[in-house]
Amino acid sequence: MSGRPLVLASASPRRVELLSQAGFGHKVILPQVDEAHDASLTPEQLTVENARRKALAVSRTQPGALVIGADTLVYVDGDPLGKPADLEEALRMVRRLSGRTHEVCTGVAFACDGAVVRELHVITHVTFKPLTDELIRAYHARVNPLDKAGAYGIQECTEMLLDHMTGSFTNVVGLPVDEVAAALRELQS
Ligand SMILES: Cc1cn([C@H]2C[C@H](O)[C@@H](COP(=O)(O)OP(=O)(O)OP(=O)(O)O)O2)c(=O)[nH]c1=O
Repeated sequence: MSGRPLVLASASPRRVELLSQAGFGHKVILPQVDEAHDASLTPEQLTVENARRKALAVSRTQPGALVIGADTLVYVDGDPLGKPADLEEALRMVRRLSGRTHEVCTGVAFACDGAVVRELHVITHVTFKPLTDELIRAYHARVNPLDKAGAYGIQECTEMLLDHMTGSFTNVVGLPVDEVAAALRELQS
């Protein structure tokens, strides 16, 4: 698979930036897919399924390219939290994360010529400080929650929310860079 052009199937500016920073030049094509929301699936199953859909949709239009799709979800009490529909839902989401530990799972799929050639997922444990509604509203006045799973961005105004974190930081932001880089080196060797 060496020498294949790399395509990121994503509208997420964070993913574009992370892949570029890791030194992988790529083209970006937005995936047009219906995402699965089946809460009976495990975090791994649901995020990898959505990553697959994104990678495959773009791969079909990009013969010869290696296409990466990814999906990030926040999990609390077994419930997947995607992107909130509005600020009220955003407030409810972050309220559920206050003063406790939740999981962030990113699934990644690599596709070539309309077939999945590799999948992976990474889970990070994130613990928030106890947060008042006032603080959450102040956070949402500074950080747009509507384009982020779980209604927060760990990369912005981190000190307002974060107590501590175990695992990959870039995984929370949308792409587990170390694991993706290792897979890409293997796939392209
Ligand atoms: C938890 C968390 C998520 N996010 C973002 C990463 C993803 O962009 C988004 C999760 O939604 P996704 O559906 O995974 O991605 P997306 O819709 O932004 O982009 P695409 O499907 O086209 O690839 O939330 C952060 O930026 N910071 C965080 O701390």
